[in-house]
Amino acid sequence: MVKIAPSILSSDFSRLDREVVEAERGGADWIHVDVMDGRFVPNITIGPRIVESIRPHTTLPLDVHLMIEEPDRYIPAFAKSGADWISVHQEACPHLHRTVHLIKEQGARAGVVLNPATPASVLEPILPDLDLVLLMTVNPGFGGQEFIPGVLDKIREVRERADNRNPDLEIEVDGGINPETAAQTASWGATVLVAGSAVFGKEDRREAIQAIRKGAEAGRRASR
Ligand SMILES: O=C(CO)[C@@H](O)[C@H](O)COP(=O)(O)O
Ligand SMILES: [Fe+2]
Repeated sequence: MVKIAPSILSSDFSRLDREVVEAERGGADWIHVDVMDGRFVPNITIGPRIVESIRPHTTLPLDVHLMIEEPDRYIPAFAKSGADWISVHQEACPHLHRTVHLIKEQGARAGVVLNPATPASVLEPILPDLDLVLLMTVNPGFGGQEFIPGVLDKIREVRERADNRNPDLEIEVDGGINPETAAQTASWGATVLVAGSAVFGKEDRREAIQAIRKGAEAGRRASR
């Protein structure tokens, strides 16, 4: 089954605890947390202290997407704050193997994120070490942007590269996911779908999550 990970970036930060509870009650599988430093991306969001505050309000896995320079400096703090999954951008990691193993040593599952313009081939040496690959379907930094369809081929390429070497790899997509793009990305092999505005921008979160799930399931059935 495809997993839905609502991104709290589009939620109401003044009532984060209730937003997370509503997402869980609405049928979310993971909670996606976007960490931005104003350097790797133009926006600034949240730090480990906030992850720690969310942690007691949900039993769902916390999926932390680090859009920051020098992530090694902060990985231990995010792991300690309760992150279950920690993903770093390939573009921000000159020593990617070391960074991935640092995440694992800290007890979290490790993901690598690729910007839309970064090819899947950069994953080749590290693929067997990964728990997750996150493919950005927008340029990172903001919620509510339009899905970039050119990334669809990359989902299939990662799936094919992982088939022999890491068949349990999760392939996550992030940016511009709605019921239609959920169907497209799931049909190409995505297993985790992040959705910010398509969940927290809607009045009824349960209905919003169900609509994305319905799209994803239709996509899975039509799988390419
Ligand atoms: O990492 C990011 C943005 O950089 C995302 O996780 C956004 O939060 C997705 O928002 P929507 O495109 O779904 O509104
Ligand atoms: Fe994200």
